[in-house]
Amino acid sequence: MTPRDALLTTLGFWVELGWLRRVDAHLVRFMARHVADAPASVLLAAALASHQLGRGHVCLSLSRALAEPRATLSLPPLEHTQAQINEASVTLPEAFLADVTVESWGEALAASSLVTVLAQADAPAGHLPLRPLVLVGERLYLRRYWQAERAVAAGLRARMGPESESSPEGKHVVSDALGARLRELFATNQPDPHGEPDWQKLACALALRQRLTVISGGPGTGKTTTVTRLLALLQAQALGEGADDNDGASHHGGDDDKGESADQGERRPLEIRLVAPTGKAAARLSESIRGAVAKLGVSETVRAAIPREASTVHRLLGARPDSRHFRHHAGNPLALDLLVVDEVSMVDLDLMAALLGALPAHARLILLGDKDQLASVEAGAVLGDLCEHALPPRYSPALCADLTRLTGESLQAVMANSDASLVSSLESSQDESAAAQGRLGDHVVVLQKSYRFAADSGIGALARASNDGDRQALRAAWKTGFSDIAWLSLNGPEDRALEQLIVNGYRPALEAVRDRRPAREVIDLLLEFQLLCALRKGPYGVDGLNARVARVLMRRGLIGDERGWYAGRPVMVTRNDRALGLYNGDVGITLPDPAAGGRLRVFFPIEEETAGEASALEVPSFHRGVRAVLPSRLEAVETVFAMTVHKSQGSEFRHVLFVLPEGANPILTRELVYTGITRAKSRVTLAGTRRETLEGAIERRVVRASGLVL
Ligand SMILES: Nc1ncnc2c1ncn2[C@@H]1O[C@H](COP(=O)(O)OP(=O)(O)OP(=O)(O)O)[C@@H](O)[C@H]1O
Repeated sequence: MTPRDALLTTLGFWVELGWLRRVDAHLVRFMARHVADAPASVLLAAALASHQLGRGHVCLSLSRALAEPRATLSLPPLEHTQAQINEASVTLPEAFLADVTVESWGEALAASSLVTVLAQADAPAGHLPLRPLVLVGERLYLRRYWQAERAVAAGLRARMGPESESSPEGKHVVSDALGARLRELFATNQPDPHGEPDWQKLACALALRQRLTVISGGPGTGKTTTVTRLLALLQAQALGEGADDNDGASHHGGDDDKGESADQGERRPLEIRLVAPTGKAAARLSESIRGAVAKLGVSETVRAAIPREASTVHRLLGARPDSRHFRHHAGNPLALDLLVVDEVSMVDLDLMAALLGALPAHARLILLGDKDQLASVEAGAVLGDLCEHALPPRYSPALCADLTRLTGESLQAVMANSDASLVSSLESSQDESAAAQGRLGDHVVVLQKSYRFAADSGIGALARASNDGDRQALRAAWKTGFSDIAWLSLNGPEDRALEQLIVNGYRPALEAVRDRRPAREVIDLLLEFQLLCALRKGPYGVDGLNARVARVLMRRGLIGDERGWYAGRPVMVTRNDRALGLYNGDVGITLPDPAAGGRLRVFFPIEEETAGEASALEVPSFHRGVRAVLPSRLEAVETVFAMTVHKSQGSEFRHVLFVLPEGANPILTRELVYTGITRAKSRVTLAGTRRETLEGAIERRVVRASGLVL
């Protein structure tokens, strides 16, 4: 058998074992049929590059694949599969790479008619033949993802010039008067006891100066507060409140319609839109923006000009049923002046490319998120890539000077490049992107102080220790005796104490179901408690636990059935259903509908404004703030007594019970632990058979392969 035939046969085995996706093998067979002489190493590279997409990597790093060939497949720990492997005599990937080096692999790929070779990611490709694979240095892409990465880089780079590019020589981009208003708006912020500058104020100043600003911060660090104040400042400026010579509507519209509104003396508020990747995250953003707007010390006119309602990115772009393409794109751009995107860590590369493509050139873009959270389910880690070198900050001296002028904050002491350290760190760095990020760095700010989790918060301490990968700090957090965190040692998946916690957690919501309380009340009670799992499979995975929880709740008389549709069954939508207006991640609860003779319907929360209109029409209290959907119309849903941490992104719950699997697992990483813990607003219980599992997990990091360099 030729190595090529051996590989094609082996791909089939890998699919059967669940190490490779069917789609990866299909793609390679398709390529093999069309290019009869494609060697095994090229076909293997194609299979692995395709497989990486399913695991979130945008491309295949040839060197990483050679260093750890097994890590490129979805291989469970070998001790679990050794018998299977021996029995089926399955060839492992390293067998196909025995004599291969990065150079020889690259040469074989370059010689193949399946591959376009580029010296660097942004090299012009217009004249190059359309081939399914693209090799950039040692990174191999499926063409579509290379294009998406290139589009994201180009879209971001285009907004990285300061606003000053359109302002006359010598004139500050942001006037002193606007700086004064900025300082006024942040005057209520208490000075930091350790002398740290006010990063919220600095973030706001940064966003006033330029068209792209990335604000990363953990829960409660004031991202929404900061952005709301920014919107107030910009709207006040647009509406001519306190305008001076440098200010006002002349900033409107940027390059395209520069000066038009000023010439006509017209003042119009900026067209601002707020979006988040999921319906749930959009609802949370709406809620926190409303809270922050209420606290603003601004005129009623300005307050009224700040939007309170966020939508999903898909809705903004005009998702179309059965199509990957959106209504808005470069040829039909969005009509807006400023876009705020929250929870950017959940935005994948493809969606970011679509969003940037549809954004008009003059529009300001503010990206908010938590760089330390898990990245998007789909391929890409845009926020992580953008923030990779964000700490410690190293703004250019000119930027520092202007920020100090605007905010009154001194930055010298906190800048990594205030002395020779930048030069030496960049010189010693082999990573070309570190140097390239010098410019990007001017657009990124990290808020580190949490106003939700104060110094005496156990959740804060656990989150910090996890994020730092610090075992000692983790142990110290357990010993401190914080009242908001607990560790539950499990005696197995049937553990009684675990059962009791789950029953106690879901009892209020399920008793409300029994008492026929209004649907919205039940949904709100459901958000009080959530069981989270790291994995899907296995005794501590979502699938097993969901079935067990339902059994236990039925035994305790809290639900009447444990299978099919029953009153009290909480479900999560797992696929966008545009016809029903339901999106992946939306959660609803099954209840007997008094308006349908008590037949079961699934109730989903609806946004406040729509709910307001509905209550004006005197909707019976049971149906206020929700809408009912026939269970039979829901094609892709799953029970969510237990939810994976991945699916919980963008949501928060009062009490989180986070169950860890037994032993090490590549999926159990620092990012996953941090994301799980920070879903809790006031209490988190971690449960597992061994604490070492948690300690091991926080030392494992997710590094997604990508080539996003700006
Ligand atoms: N500088 C500050 N001083 C005191 N309280 C603050 C400050 N900044 C924010 N807060 C308060 O902290 C809470 C969290 O702020 P905010 O919602 O803006 O944070 P966030 O980063 O957007 O949080 P999340 O991650 O939940 O979206 C709010 O109650 C807010 O009023």
